[in-house]
Amino acid sequence: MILVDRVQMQAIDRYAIEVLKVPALSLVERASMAVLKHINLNKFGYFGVVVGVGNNGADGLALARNLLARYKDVEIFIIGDVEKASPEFKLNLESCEMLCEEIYYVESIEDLENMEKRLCNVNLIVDAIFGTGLNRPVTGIYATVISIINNVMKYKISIDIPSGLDASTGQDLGEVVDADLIVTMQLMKTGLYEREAYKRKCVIEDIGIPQKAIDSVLYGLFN
Ligand SMILES: NC(=O)C1=CN([C@@H]2O[C@H](COP(=O)(O)OP(=O)(O)OC[C@H]3O[C@@H](n4cnc5c(N)ncnc54)[C@H](OP(=O)(O)O)[C@@H]3O)[C@@H](O)[C@H]2O)[C@H](O)CC1
Ligand SMILES: [K+]
Repeated sequence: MILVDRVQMQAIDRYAIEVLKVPALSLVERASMAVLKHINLNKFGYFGVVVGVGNNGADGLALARNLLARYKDVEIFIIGDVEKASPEFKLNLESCEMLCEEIYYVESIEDLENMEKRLCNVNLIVDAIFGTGLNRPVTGIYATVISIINNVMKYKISIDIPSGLDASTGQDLGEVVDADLIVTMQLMKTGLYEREAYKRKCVIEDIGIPQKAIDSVLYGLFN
């Protein structure tokens, strides 16, 4: 099994998009469908999707859009400055705004209380706060959001990496989402593999990153 750290995964993502011209939006869409296939839509019908403003969040919004497309009940909680968000995030947010009335920006104590109350009523929580971009300890409102997610005791799916976990070292960078299932994209991350508690909850899904990107970054081929 190929293992990559977060820097290698980001380099592979970048090579696929910038050199091999794979549209980032298609990778995000493939990531969302990779998570959707692991959701029993006969069993789960009411979702809380908690997103950061990076491409992990973009994956989460694309998943929310695909759930809304199937008339599932979805509440979206956005943490972070949307102005900083990627184009893929913004495009998926625009569509979610056309499909969903329950989009909440989590900034204040009241917003956190509202999120906690609402998450008590969903039956599945999607963690799309941080993925391979987590690069420092989780503090402030992000730490509070993660502890709320853990405290409401719902079935939780983490996209790519449980938010709060260092994808390279497996170190907890503060609060970490206690996921029931982790759907990691394309390749197993060292930080997941080295922690048995995470490894056994992990599934790896192909999202269309060309093998040429992997071979180029990991083995210096084609450079
Ligand atoms: N890259 C691709 O084409 C694809 C990526 N996929 C998914 O995207 C994530 C990686 O996305 P990225 O935008 O690089 O980063 P994250 O979404 O993981 O994190 C968002 C930003 O959060 C900031 N950050 C980092 N640590 C902290 C922290 N402790 N507290 C607050 N904010 C933090 C950081 O930005 P800064 O500017 O603040 O440094 C991050 O950029 C990957 O995991 C996949 O889920 C697609 O799946 C495939 C295509
Ligand atoms: K995540």
